[in-house]
Amino acid sequence: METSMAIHRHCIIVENLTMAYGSSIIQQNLDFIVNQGDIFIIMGGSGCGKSTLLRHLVGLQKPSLGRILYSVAGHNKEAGWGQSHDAGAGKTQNAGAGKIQNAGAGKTQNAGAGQSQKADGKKGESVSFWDTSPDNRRLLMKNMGILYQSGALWSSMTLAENISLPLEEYTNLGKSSIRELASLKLALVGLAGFEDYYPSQISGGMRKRAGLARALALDPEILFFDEPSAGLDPVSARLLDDLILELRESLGATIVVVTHELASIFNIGTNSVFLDPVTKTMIASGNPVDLLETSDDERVVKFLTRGEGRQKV
Ligand SMILES: Nc1ncnc2c1ncn2[C@@H]1O[C@H](COP(=O)(O)OP(=O)(O)OP(=O)(O)O)[C@@H](O)[C@H]1O
Repeated sequence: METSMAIHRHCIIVENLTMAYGSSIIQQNLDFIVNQGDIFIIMGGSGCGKSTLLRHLVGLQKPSLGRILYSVAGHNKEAGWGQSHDAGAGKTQNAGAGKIQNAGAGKTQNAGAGQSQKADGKKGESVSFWDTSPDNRRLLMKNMGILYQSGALWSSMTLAENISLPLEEYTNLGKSSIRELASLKLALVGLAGFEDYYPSQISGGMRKRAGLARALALDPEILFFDEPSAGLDPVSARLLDDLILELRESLGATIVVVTHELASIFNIGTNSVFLDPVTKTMIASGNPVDLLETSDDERVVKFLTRGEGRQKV
């Protein structure tokens, strides 16, 4: 099942992905597409491999089999992908959370760019993360902002200082421009005026939003959220959902979310993949509301109805 949004550009293409820790396979034969502008939910019961998939999507873990292709508009233009495989990206690195590292899992192989059939029927070029050059990999990672569960802020730094970190490291902007940008990003997440607060002086929900402001610092095209509602009361969780929707609208970002919060899944999800821990593969994909209404798979229906099953009329 496809996303209900009429978006015709692939952003991430997962092809025949197998994920494993040593000889222990977590998931296999994963095939799905995240389209530009999707709010793509990775769902499934505890321990099925959602976080492991997220780590693969952000380049922290290398597939055991298969590949993950990216097509990122701004940087395709900037780096000239589509004409050449050599991005010449220089020293751009890690985007948002200041925590992403190159897993460095080893050898680059062959070409690095793959032909993919676009949803609009045209051929488009995408870059295979582990098959492309280290420079291209860094460029891709710069284009990914990540919000970790805890927000992952440095406690000894103010919010403005936290957000300034990636800007200081990866841009040539002067102090005052960086401060201005940090304020802008804080305003974007509803934290205008909190520049000089320390993480311990604000609530958990505000810390998440500050973490999000940092993830947005370098204007990434893809945002990843690891269990955004975890630890939040229902009202704060709803506010964060609204913020995610707003960001998708205002920034045109593509968003990938790991969550098992049903309210969030139905509220924000436009597309999804459902991982099953028993068969160790995906057993459904598509718009979560459509899945709730039409899936024939009992496991999916059970999950989406909190075990109650579809109401008979
Ligand atoms: N670093 C690791 N080394 C070995 N096994 C791991 C590692 N990290 C996770 N696993 C195993 O991989 C499986 C999937 O874990 P993962 O955290 O990806 O699942 P999840 O769906 O995100 O779970 P949850 O919903 O409980 O957070 C689990 O069986 C877990 O024990």
